[in-house]
Amino acid sequence: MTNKQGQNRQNQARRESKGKRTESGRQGQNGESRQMRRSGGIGQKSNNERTGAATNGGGRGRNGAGSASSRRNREGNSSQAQIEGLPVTKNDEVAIDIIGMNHDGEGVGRAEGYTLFVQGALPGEKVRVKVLKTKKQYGYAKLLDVLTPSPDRVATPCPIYDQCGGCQLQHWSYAGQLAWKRQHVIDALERIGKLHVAGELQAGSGAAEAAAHGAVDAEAGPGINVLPTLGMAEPWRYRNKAQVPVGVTDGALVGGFYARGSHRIVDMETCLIQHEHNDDVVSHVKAIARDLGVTAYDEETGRGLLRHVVVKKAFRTGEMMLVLVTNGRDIPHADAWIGLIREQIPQVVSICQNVNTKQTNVIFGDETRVLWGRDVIYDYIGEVQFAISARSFYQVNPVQTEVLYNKTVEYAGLTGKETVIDAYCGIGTISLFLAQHADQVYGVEIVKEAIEDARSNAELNGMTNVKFEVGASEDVIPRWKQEGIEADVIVVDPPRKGCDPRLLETILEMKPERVVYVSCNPSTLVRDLRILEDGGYRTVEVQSVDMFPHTVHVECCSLLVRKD
Ligand SMILES: C[S@@+](CC[C@H](N)C(=O)[O-])C[C@H]1O[C@@H](n2cnc3c(N)ncnc32)[C@H](O)[C@@H]1O
Repeated sequence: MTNKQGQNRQNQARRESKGKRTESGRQGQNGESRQMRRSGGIGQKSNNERTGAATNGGGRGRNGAGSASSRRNREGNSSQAQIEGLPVTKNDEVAIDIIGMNHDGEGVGRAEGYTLFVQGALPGEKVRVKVLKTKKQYGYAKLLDVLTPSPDRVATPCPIYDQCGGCQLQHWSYAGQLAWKRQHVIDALERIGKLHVAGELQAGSGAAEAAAHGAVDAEAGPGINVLPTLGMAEPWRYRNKAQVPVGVTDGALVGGFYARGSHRIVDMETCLIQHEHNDDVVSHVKAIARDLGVTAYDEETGRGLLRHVVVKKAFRTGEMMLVLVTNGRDIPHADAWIGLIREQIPQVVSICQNVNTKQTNVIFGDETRVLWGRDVIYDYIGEVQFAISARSFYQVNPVQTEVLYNKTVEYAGLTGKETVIDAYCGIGTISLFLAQHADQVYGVEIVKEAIEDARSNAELNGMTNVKFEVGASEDVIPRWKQEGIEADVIVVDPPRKGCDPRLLETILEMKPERVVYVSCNPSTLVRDLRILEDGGYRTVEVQSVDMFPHTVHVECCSLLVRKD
């Protein structure tokens, strides 16, 4: 792909993202997924295309919301003017070779040099497609037949994969997905960052350690070691949280996901990337609601009680929380409801109600109360314990979160004597991980509630060597510098838009030994790596971690060391 084509794709992604319903709109104000918060911060609306977990699925909208408008975009409209000189026009049927995959998980094909994006097509395949929409530089086409299938094409186990949109890559073998995620990072490093990637070095080869300790020529540099993506041994049933919209379809209460391109809720009994217990609880709650005659919220009229069923499962402790999001405070037959839930689902230790009476697609309202049991459930990532409330953010794939954080700690190279800054710290999960191995950790985060959670989790774990401050990293860290705080290591984990330039400047001025950059957006990651490289750092290693199997989301952890 040429630079121009790469640029076109980025422009395309930007244009599409503008049409998408915001993740914060779907997920509530308190940052319900790591990836969502990357789209602009907890509680902040953003137009950024975002990655990550949706209501019940893993991708841009188990509720279909994220994918709906982009699909509408792809479907084109009948009034589309003919663009002169293109080799294809709308409704043409052509056979094309698929030569790659874009970051939306669409196969990238060429019809006489003209780029067509085809959902469901895999690299290496020959497919027959129908052109849906054409633009000057590229168009969209619908997959009609796979003429030559990729050896990596697999049968999709999920019966609603085609309708749902939460996952984008189930038709690709897991090994194929992981290899693509690594290649995606390499492409970004080379094409956008203009950075030199080393040849094939394997994980555990010691290359990172050797490079970090100067065992290679610092000027010429050995090239960045891009490790194979760390995937899951069992890449199913990995989500610990379900957020299921409830509504009325054909007169009956249903809960599931939004059908593609519409606001019609399709009932769903199981989601293969969701923990089974979350599926069970949602099913029970729907059945109880139907038995008790509870009304479902109607988006059009703003009437009806039950809006969302949110379920959280602590993988380590087994504890579960149920949150009923209701359009009003009064719940008819509340005692019967609570009694039935307790009787039928004994793992639930907390039943909460969140009241949201606004006609909005934001899931949570401002008022949350406990209906029965505790106000939090407890879980662990590694050795660190977390209290999870109805609204607090918690990573949705706890198994891979531990993998990512362990990598972050490894890259930080801590001996117990270091001062570490954790920028964009959220509820301080990485800070608390680092604090186990450092002398002092400072965390900064823009959302006040997240810092409150961070402080109480530090207390819960008896950690006294970590301080948290509310504010923008680009404001607070320069002030810390002026106050004389010197960091040996700076960890950044910014939203999708990447680091603020003022923060990057401050990092270059503070000159920490190491910078560890955790990112969910390879494009902004490599843009920032380029700036840090130009300012005196060398990117030693990049490790992608598959936080959301079967979706297009790519998460990375990168180690940079000072060239001098
Ligand atoms: C990708 S999340 C990282 C969260 C955390 N490190 C974790 O692993 O859970 C990015 C965080 O940056 C916060 N944020 C966004 N802009 C910020 C800024 N300018 N300064 C500080 N925090 C910011 C968001 O609210 C969000 O919590």
